[in-house]
Amino acid sequence: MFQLRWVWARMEGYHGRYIFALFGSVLIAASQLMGSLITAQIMDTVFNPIQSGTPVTEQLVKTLIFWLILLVGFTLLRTSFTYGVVMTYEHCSQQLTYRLRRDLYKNMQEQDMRFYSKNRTGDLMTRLTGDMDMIRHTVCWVIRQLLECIVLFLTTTICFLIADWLFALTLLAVTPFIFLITKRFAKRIGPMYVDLRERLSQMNTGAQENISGNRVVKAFAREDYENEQFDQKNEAFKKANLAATMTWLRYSPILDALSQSLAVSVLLVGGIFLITGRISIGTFTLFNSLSWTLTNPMRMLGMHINDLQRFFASASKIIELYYARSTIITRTDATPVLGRVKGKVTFSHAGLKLDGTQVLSDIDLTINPGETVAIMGPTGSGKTSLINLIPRFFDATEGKVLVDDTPVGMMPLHDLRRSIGIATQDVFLFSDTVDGNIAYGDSTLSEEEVKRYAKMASVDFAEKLTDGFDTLIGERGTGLSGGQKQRIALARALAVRPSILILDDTTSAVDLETEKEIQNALDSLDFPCTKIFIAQRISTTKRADKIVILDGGRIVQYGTHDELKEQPGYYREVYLLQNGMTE
Ligand SMILES: Nc1ncnc2c1ncn2[C@@H]1O[C@H](COP(=O)(O)OP(=O)(O)OP(=O)(O)O)[C@@H](O)[C@H]1O
Repeated sequence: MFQLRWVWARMEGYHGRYIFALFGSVLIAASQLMGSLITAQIMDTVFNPIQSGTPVTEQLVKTLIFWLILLVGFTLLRTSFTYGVVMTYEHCSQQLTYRLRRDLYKNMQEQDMRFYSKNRTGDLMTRLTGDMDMIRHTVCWVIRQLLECIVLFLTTTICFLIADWLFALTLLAVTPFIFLITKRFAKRIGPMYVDLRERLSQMNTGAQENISGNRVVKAFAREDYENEQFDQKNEAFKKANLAATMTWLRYSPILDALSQSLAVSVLLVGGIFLITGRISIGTFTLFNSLSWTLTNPMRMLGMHINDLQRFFASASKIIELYYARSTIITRTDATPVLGRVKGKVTFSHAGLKLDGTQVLSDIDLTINPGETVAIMGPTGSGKTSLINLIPRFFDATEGKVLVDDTPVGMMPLHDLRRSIGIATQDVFLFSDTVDGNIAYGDSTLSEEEVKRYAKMASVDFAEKLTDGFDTLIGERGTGLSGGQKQRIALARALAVRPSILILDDTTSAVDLETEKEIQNALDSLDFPCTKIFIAQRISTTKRADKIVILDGGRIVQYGTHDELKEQPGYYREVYLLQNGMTE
């Protein structure tokens, strides 16, 4: 039930309107009886006397016209009011889901790398779409229907008790059974919807991964395998769905039969009472025409309970995401960065442990403003992890990382990251133009400026694309080569004129000629910049002021190209290998 309280709290500013809608529902449901009450009146005051032989007088006709006008007028009024109430429900629910989506999306933007490595994209998408829609559906439909069911049931009961208490009690005898069955059903179906929700998320995740990785699937001709994998998830979802539906179907006929027994009771008991003169024909008509207002709520109750259980499962997932908190946040005592960062980067006995694995240990390194430092080392030696500590993608678990002698944790996250231009190993380009991708970090850049940074990163190929810099490129830069994508990513990193430029193997897919051009451009940037790059080519690293060799998460060698190529070790081995020499 806490889910309902939570949703209510999120509707701040709309409480009044929602209460009006709820109140409206009560009135609408209660007023459903009016039609039948008027009909009963017509029966008793007009038709019954005529049938008993009373002549049709002007007074009788007037009475009939009066009741008919009242009936039509009331129906029109009720319809208009219902329209207003339904619109209010819609408005409140749409506003609530708009807010929730906005807040959830904002919260997701603030999450750290751990969050994204633990939560699957398909699952997050399910929360933002299916789960969110379940909340909307509950707020604007399920609650309304439940309330109308309850009010309709209660008002009919009261009305029946007033009309004839014995007849009413005979009909109500089945209700305790209906409530007991509904309660049992709710208890059984609840966990089924939690399971169903999980299966849907798994199926969405599978589909999303398959779509993203379609090139790999095709390259390995694993379409059949992927189809089979998806089929398994699809099957699991179908089974979970069927299980829930079958449970509902098992209970539904019992509820239906019990509620239908009411209609029989009305005819049987009502008939006897009418013959024995206990009730009038009007009262009989009232019971007969209103018996559906007792049976309907009983039949619908199960369905609404069903929906409510789905809501609980979805809302729990949304609440979990709503309260997910990143451990990498701006501290309240962080000091804002005034002016431009100079670009000094210091690692002081820095270490990093990820999921129990010691990824980096005892890193001691100082990079002065404007220096160029190359990081090299075997695969998995911790190169990416090391540079990830600078923009706080991860926080060092031991020691410190400082920028301009201030621990990165003491700088506002936005100020820190704004000072850094980064091109990651796994290039990601947005579905936008080349121009839009380059200006991603600074949308105020003029066309000339974009072209200038593009030139620095050798994005000269863009001019030859169909629409030049206005060419749309896909989510993953479809239609571009690996090297072209890397160059756009580099231009994007340069375009923010960073104080610290971090390149993670950014020119690995670029030919040697282009790489040389890029390096020349990087050497003559028109803004002060500390350059830290991970590279495997000696042609790239030899121009660096310092070269850091990592192995097993530790710095094992440190020096200039000329120093390291003479020292036995990893750098010399790579140097000899790449120059076609051996010891
Ligand atoms: N989120 C994580 N959880 C646990 N271990 C991780 C995580 N990320 C990286 N590692 C481990 O940390 C080690 C260093 O990884 P890192 O990506 O920094 O290496 P690298 O030197 O950049 O490798 P490559 O040259 O292949 O890019 C690896 O053994 C990797 O398995």
